Amino acid sequence: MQNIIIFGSTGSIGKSTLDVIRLHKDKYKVFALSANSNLELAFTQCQEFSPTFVWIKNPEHAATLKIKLNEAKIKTTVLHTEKQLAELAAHPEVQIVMSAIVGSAGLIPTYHAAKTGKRILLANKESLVAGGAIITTTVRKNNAQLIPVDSEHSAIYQALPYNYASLKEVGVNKIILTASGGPFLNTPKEQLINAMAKEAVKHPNWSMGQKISIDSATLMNKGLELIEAQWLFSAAPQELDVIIHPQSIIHSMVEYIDSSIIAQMGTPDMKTPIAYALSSPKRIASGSKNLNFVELSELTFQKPDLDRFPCLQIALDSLKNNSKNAAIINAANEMAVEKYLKNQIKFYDIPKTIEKALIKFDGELINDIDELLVFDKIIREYCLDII
Ligand SMILES: NC(=O)C1=CN([C@@H]2O[C@H](COP(=O)(O)OP(=O)(O)OC[C@H]3O[C@@H](n4cnc5c(N)ncnc54)[C@H](OP(=O)(O)O)[C@@H]3O)[C@@H](O)[C@H]2O)C=CC1
Ligand SMILES: CC(=O)[C@@H](O)[C@H](O)COP(=O)(O)O
Ligand SMILES: [Mn+2]
Repeated sequence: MQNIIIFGSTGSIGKSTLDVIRLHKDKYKVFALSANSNLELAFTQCQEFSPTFVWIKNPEHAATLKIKLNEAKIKTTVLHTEKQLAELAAHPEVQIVMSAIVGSAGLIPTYHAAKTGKRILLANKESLVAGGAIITTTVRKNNAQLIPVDSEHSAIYQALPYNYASLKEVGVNKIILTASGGPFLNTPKEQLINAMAKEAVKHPNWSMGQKISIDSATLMNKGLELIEAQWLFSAAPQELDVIIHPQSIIHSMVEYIDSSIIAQMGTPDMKTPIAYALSSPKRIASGSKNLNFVELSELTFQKPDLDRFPCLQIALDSLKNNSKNAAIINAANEMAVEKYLKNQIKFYDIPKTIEKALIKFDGELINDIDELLVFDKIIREYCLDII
C-alpha cells in the first residue's frame, strides 16, 4: 500500500486520478487532497476517501469545510496556509505526489516533493517550464522520480526504453510531439483576432480545465510541452519536433536512427497516462475505453502554422536558447490567459503580453526556488499593469 497526495484533486486531472485510484484501493491510499475554491467537491472527496489531511486555499472555505467534516464525523484535518502546502508535499509518510494544481501555484508542492525524494506524477507542466533547472536538479540530488502525466510526455516515456541513460545512447533521432491544433485549427487569422474565450475553451478532443484549454487554442500548450520535454528527457532543441494531428489518437512518437518510429496510441482519456504514471514500469487498469481501429476514420498530419499561432513561435525561440526565459513566458501567459478568460483582452493580446514581458525581463538570472517565486510575482504584477 502506498500513500498518495493529490494536489489539485478538484480539477480535471485530480478527478481522473481519483477515478483510477478508485479501481485500485488495495494499492493506493489517499493521504491528502488539495483544492482552491471547490469546497463542495473537496468535502465529497473527503467523504469517499477519508484522507488524513485536506488543504484548501481560502481560509473561509477552510473554516466551513472543518465544520462540515466535523458534522459528518469525518476525521480529516483541514489545512490552508502556503507553509502547510509545502509541509504536506514533504510529508514523510507519503511516497507518491500527484502534482495537478494549475499554473505556477504548483511550483511549491512540486519542489518540496522533489526535495524529499518522492515519486512525482507531473501534470503541472508550468512548474517545469518556469523552474526546469531548479526542479530537475532537486529531483536528481534527492533521488526523487519525475514521471510524466501530460499525455504527450507519457507517450514519449512509453516509447523510450525504460531507465535509459541518454537519448543518444539508445539511438533516438527525434521526439515528435503531436498537437491537435485546438478548436481554431482551420480558423482564418481575421476571425482569430476576435475569437472569444467561450469558443476557445471548447477543445475538440479532450475535456480539460479552462487554462490548458486556452493554451491549446493558442498552441502555447504545445510550446510549454516542448520546454517540458526538453527538461523531462534532457532533449536538445534539434531533437524535438511538433506535428499537428487533429484526431489526438497518436499521443506522440519517438523516431530512432534506424528510421523506426514508435508511437503510443489510445483514446483521448487522461486516465491512461495517469494509471501508467502511478504504476510504471508495471501496468494497471485505467478505466479508459479501448481504441477501436475499425471505427477510426482517418489519421491525418500537417505542419503547425506559426503565423496564425505566434505563441508556438515564442516557445520555439525560447527552446533554442535553452529555455532560459521560460519563467517569463509562463508567468505572462498565465496572466494573459486569466484576462482573456474574463473577456478583458483579445486573442492576439496573449502573445503580445508575453512579448512585452520578454522585452522587460529577458536576461534576469534566477538561482533558486525563492528567487523564482519572487520573479514570478513581479512578472505577473507587470503584466497586470500593462494589460
Ligand atoms: N486536464 C488535462 O487533461 C491535462 C492537464 N494538464 C495539466 O495539469 C494541470 C491541471 O490541469 P486541469 O486539471 O485541467 O486544471 P483544472 O482547472 O481543472 O484544475 C486545477 C486544480 O488546481 C486547483 N487550483 C487552482 N488554482 C490554485 C491555486 N492558486 N492554489 C492551489 N490550488 C489551485 C483547483 O482547485 P478548485 O477546483 O478547487 O478551484 C483544481 O483542483 C495543469 O498544469 C495542466 O496544464 C496536463 C495534461 C492534460
Ligand atoms: C491531454 C493533454 O495532454 C493536453 O495537453 C492535450 O494534449 C491538449 O491538446 P493539444 O494542445 O494538442 O490541443
Ligand atoms: Mn498534453
